[in-house]
Amino acid sequence: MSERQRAIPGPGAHAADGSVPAAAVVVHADAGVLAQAVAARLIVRVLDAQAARGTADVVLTGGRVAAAVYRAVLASPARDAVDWSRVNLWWGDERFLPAGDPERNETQAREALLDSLPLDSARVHPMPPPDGPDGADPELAAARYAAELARHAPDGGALPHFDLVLLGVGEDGHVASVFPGHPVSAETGPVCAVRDSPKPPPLRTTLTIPALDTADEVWLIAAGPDKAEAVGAALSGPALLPAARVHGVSRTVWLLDRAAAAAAPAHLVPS
Ligand SMILES: O=C1O[C@H](COP(=O)(O)O)[C@@H](O)[C@H](O)[C@H]1O
Repeated sequence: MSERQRAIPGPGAHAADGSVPAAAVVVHADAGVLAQAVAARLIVRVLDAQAARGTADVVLTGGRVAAAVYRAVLASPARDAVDWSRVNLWWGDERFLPAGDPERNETQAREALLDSLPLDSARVHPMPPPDGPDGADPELAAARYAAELARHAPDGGALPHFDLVLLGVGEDGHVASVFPGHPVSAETGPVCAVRDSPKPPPLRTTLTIPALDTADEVWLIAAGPDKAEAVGAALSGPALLPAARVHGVSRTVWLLDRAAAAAAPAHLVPS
């Protein structure tokens, strides 16, 4: 498994002391290798978080590359090293569709991985669907999720301690359901409804950039030539795209295949 890595200054600042956290860029040969490498990292990250805190809180993402990562976790023998009953799972965003809809990020994650793991169902926290307790009102669903997050937050805070946020990157540079130029990109959250999403379906719920930024580590994962322009723009700065604005407190890592890295600044992508 070959890997190329470069550390760069983060394209935006968010640390309390005003410092700019370093981001790393890791480029793998193709989407298959990328998925396996991210799966391996994910297992190790969960093990490390459990060793440090007893539990691990992971924020899942949706989309094609995420599904490939989830399948790779399932296929990895190392997955049995994890005590999955002590993993708390959250979602960074959700397509506001009925429970079980194949387009829901929750459904995709469950089918690719979660249904095959010995998870504690009380620790799995999907975003509410429109056929849930609040009906077809995404603002109420977002408020319910915010309350659920706050219930698991330390010290009366708004959010749990997120060890890791996984993010896909859209062709337009969106992350979770934070779309460039959409009012959601200015929300301070922690959770909000998205109406008129430029990508179907039009109704969604999402964690905001400030909420995602509370995570210890943020990994942005992208594969394929369709992502090259957005990845290149996000890594070139200024930090206008949502993908460029999100940072982990300790670590931000861009995990790419070579096609997605094609327009990244050359000094970040060694040959
Ligand atoms: O709609 C969404 O799309 C993005 C990116 O998905 P991909 O298929 O282009 O990898 C995903 O990160 C987000 O969670 C999802 O709601």
